[in-house]
Amino acid sequence: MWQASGVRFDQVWFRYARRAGWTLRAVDAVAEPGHTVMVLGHNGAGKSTLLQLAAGVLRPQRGVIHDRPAVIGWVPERFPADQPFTTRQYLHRMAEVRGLRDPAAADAWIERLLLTEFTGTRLADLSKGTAQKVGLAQALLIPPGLLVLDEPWEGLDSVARTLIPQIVDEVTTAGGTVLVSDHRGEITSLPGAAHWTVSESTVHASAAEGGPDQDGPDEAEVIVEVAVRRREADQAVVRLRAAGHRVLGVRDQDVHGGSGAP
Ligand SMILES: Nc1ncnc2c1ncn2[C@@H]1O[C@H](COP(=O)(O)OP(=O)(O)OP(=O)(O)O)[C@@H](O)[C@H]1O
Repeated sequence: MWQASGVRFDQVWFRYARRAGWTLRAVDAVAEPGHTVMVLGHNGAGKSTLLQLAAGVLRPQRGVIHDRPAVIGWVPERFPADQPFTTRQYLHRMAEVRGLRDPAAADAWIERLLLTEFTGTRLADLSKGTAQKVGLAQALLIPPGLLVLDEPWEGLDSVARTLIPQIVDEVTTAGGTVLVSDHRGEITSLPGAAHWTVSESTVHASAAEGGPDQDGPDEAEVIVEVAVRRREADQAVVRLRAAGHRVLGVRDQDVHGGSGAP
């Protein structure tokens, strides 16, 4: 089960050192449960700092961050790969640390994130993109109520890039909140996301533009049933969503009872 939660910045101030200038000042911003927020801003604006505050990795000097859920998944901009483990050892260890009774729960993410061929590779020998996927897998071992992704598309190949909107959608559909930073214009991959723009040490929030969350059900909509090959289902869902359509569900005829939207 994914968890329902949000996150609320209440007059949050942060600086990296006592005598340094404020990186963020008087930040007020709310991310509602079930919603995605794209965090935008130029290099050095403070996006990573804001995300680390949301994830609880950094603590504000002033102000409070409310409503953080118990389980937070954080994927840093650079996965710290200088650890003496292979991919499988690391993910199984992380599963144990998180209290998962069966560390093999990690294997489902290994498969989904196309990491199978790298299970025996040491983290230090992984490419940046593959290391990022290991970082993503560890953040998802327990379904997070808040998922924080810092530049998640960096270094990913085209197949892996399509997984990000799917995973974001799964977390928010279950009532969780996702914060995603982006400085490369991947913004269109997450239609319906609200925007927080970090500039001049503060955050300007704006509502989702034209996404299904904002528009709600449209009386003029019709339901079109489409059949696709099982192996192409994930791609089809991503393409339909990217084109602005609402995917209501995915049924697998061979699986008893079918399943919900991926
Ligand atoms: N650990 C740190 N110690 C001191 N200053 C830091 C630290 N991390 C970041 N900064 C500074 O804080 C400011 C905001 O950095 P941050 O990484 O949050 O920006 P960003 O918007 O994420 O940038 P980018 O898009 O380049 O990742 C920058 O001036 C940066 O140099």
